[in-house]
Amino acid sequence: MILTQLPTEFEQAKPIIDTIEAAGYEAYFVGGSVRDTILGKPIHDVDIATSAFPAEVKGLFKRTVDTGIEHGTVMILDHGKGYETTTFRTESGYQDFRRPDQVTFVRSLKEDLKRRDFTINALAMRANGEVIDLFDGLADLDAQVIRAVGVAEDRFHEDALRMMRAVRFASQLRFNIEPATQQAIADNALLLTKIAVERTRVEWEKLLMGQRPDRGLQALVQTELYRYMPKMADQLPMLQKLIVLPEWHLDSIESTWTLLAWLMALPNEAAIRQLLKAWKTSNELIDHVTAAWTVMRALQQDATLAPMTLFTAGAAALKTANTVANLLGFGRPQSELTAAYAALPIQDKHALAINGGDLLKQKIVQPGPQMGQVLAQLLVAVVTSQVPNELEKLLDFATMVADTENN
Ligand SMILES: Nc1ccn([C@@H]2O[C@H](COP(=O)(O)OP(=O)(O)OP(=O)(O)O)[C@@H](O)[C@H]2O)c(=O)n1
Ligand SMILES: [Mg+2]
Repeated sequence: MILTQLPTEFEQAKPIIDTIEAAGYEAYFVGGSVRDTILGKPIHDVDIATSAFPAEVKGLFKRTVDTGIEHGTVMILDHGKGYETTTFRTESGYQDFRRPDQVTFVRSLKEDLKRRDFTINALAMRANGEVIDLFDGLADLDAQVIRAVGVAEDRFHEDALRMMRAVRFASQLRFNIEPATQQAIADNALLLTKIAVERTRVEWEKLLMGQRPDRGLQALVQTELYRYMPKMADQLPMLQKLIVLPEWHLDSIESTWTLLAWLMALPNEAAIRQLLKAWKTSNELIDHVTAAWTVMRALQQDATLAPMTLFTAGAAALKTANTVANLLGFGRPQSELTAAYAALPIQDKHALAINGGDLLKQKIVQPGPQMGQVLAQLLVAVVTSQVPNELEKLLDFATMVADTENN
């Protein structure tokens, strides 16, 4: 197969391959960019594999960065872009199921491709668009099948993350996992516990944001791989709810985790925090998801959202909550929430027309713990439109509040 009309990403990278070939080495485009181009999907990064050893690659280009030199990866910098270029290699050892004990550089493309995860990812392409297909990846792309290269179990022992990648690709590409490959996942699922949570999380998020999450989730359930993901061992009911959810698609990590937290029927915000901590997500994500979850509870219970609910959540978490609620059948038109939020007297606590300094100056409140309490009450009073957001009115209100508290 020769691909004509390559995406511009390849056209731009061509001179790199040409330079390496002119020096007498082989160089190919490999990995996801080749797969996705054949599928007619947009590509993000272009990876190059070469018979040149790292030192040889570095000798050919002015600007390179050693991004993963011990695995043979050098980044070549060219017209403002970086190209990961990796020497053909074989690996051996894998005592920890995630990294080879030893990487050996080789000069043969075939040796390199045969240690890759799936046939659809083991395609190589010359700069002229000619596809090299040594493991029947083209047939599997055509049949929409995810099949391990060679013996599936061996591939998963080399890197147990590949089991997650299989279910992720099932969702992203709407492919089926070939039976022997799927069986090997079922047989080796426990090995997922050897993999860093962060790596598993990336695949899990990609699965959930894929075209057909139900496909990936089905495979996850059938192989029982989910049992070895953080806090998921007893989540079969949640997974089943997701599988039968009619045609859904989420495109943000925030809404994905909010949906999960919701379907897990967690009792409170603390439980959500625990879940997300176990998955090692960022604190920002934790705050966003807990806020969105709280809004979802309100959406489920109340006809209109209280001003403080809107205010506390903020625009972003409101949108997340409503997106997920809509998926589950109890959301509102997004415009309704946006309008309600925009109608709040203030959207940010810094917009409050009074601060601690004002209260001290007027001797309404002494320095100390009472300050925070009074300011909190002022904020609620403004957000709920009890008091206009004007200094004079707020000072009067603060005096009243402080008096009641002191008596
Ligand atoms: N655990 C892994 C990870 C990667 N690869 C190989 O390295 C290539 C590039 O890896 P990566 O960029 O992580 O995945 P892609 O397949 O390119 O998918 P994506 O589109 O998500 O980048 C893969 O195609 C595959 O050939 C592998 O064999 N085993
Ligand atoms: Mg890639």
